[in-house]
Amino acid sequence: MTDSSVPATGTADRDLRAFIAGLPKAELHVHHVGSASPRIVSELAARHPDSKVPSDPEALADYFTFTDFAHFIEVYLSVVDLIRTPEDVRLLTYEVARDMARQQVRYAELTITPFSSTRRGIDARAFMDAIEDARKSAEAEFGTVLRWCFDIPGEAGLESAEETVRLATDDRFRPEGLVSFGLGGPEIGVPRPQFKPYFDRAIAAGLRSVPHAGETTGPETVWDALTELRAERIGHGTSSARDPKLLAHLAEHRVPLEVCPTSNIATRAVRTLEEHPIKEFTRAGVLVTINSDDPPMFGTDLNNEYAVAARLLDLDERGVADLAKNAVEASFLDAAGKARITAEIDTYTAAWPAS
Ligand SMILES: Nc1ncnc2c1ncn2[C@@H]1O[C@H](CCC(=O)c2cccc(C(=O)O)c2)[C@@H](O)[C@H]1O
Ligand SMILES: [Zn+2]
Repeated sequence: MTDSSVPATGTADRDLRAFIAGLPKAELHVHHVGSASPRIVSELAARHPDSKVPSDPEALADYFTFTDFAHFIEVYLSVVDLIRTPEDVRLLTYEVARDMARQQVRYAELTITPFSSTRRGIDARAFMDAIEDARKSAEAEFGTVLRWCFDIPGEAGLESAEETVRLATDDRFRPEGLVSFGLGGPEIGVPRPQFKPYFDRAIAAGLRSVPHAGETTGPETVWDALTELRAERIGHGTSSARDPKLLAHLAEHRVPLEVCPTSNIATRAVRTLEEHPIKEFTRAGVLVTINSDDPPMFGTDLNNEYAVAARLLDLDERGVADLAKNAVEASFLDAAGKARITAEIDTYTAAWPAS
């Protein structure tokens, strides 16, 4: 785990972190298994001593330190291997929602990779029942509204694409909370165009297209996501900063980027926070949203990601509130839901004592 949380820079930082802690937020790019808390992962690891995943929280923190993106995926899959029953799925999902509620997340689109669980023997129908049960409990008990993004683990190939789009569009499986369709995993050696037929089927079924792109490959991958997969938002899009025409296109067509600053450092996609292109995005007028991606694995949480963004963009409370409103605007929540959370953000910000 790289502790890349931003060092406190004095009272201003502490005040801003206090503001962020209470600020109502929406999160659009955060992974189901990647959000499993160290407590949950340790508990699951203790049940499966054959696993490489340590059950001791200290050792787990070291285990979550990655030499490169491929290593991150290897560690990620070792945690996926721990999730073996629908009850594991339900518990993990409920706990993720509880962690979000503690950070005042009112709405989140959680990326789930059903293929990875069904191929490991979890019954698809039981899997869907587990996530839907957790979603309804979380909304009732925490007030946090969860929606699902199902993503294809691209490196697993077209077999995984077929299974993912089948589960996402077949009414016997499609969960009520499903709103979007994505593409995750390594980008190198996994060109986006091959997945066009599967995204076409998902879009035809009313799902929104939100593939990862430009995280570990160049701007051409982001162009492919836009033109071939009809992306409405881009996961990361980090390399877009290398192509002024792409930046201009994203800004002109208000295609939001799901920016995950600490993730990009932890997976070595970006060398240092100071070099992160988030400033270029805002300067080009691109709609930037702030997300945590796989928070416990990256030694961060959504509140810390807002603090990182505030430091990199030199934002005050109002600027941070604008970032939170960007995520609400870019979300697939209905208009009434967007108005409700936006109003909450404005009320909270207006009531915050001027520093
Ligand atoms: N920042 C990220 N950027 C990209 N993806 C991310 C990120 N964070 C989390 N993920 C997730 O990592 C998984 C990757 C799974 C994968 O590659 C794979 C390959 C071969 C076989 C199998 C299998 O299941 O058999 C899975 C995906 O589920 C994706 O949602
Ligand atoms: Zn991601």
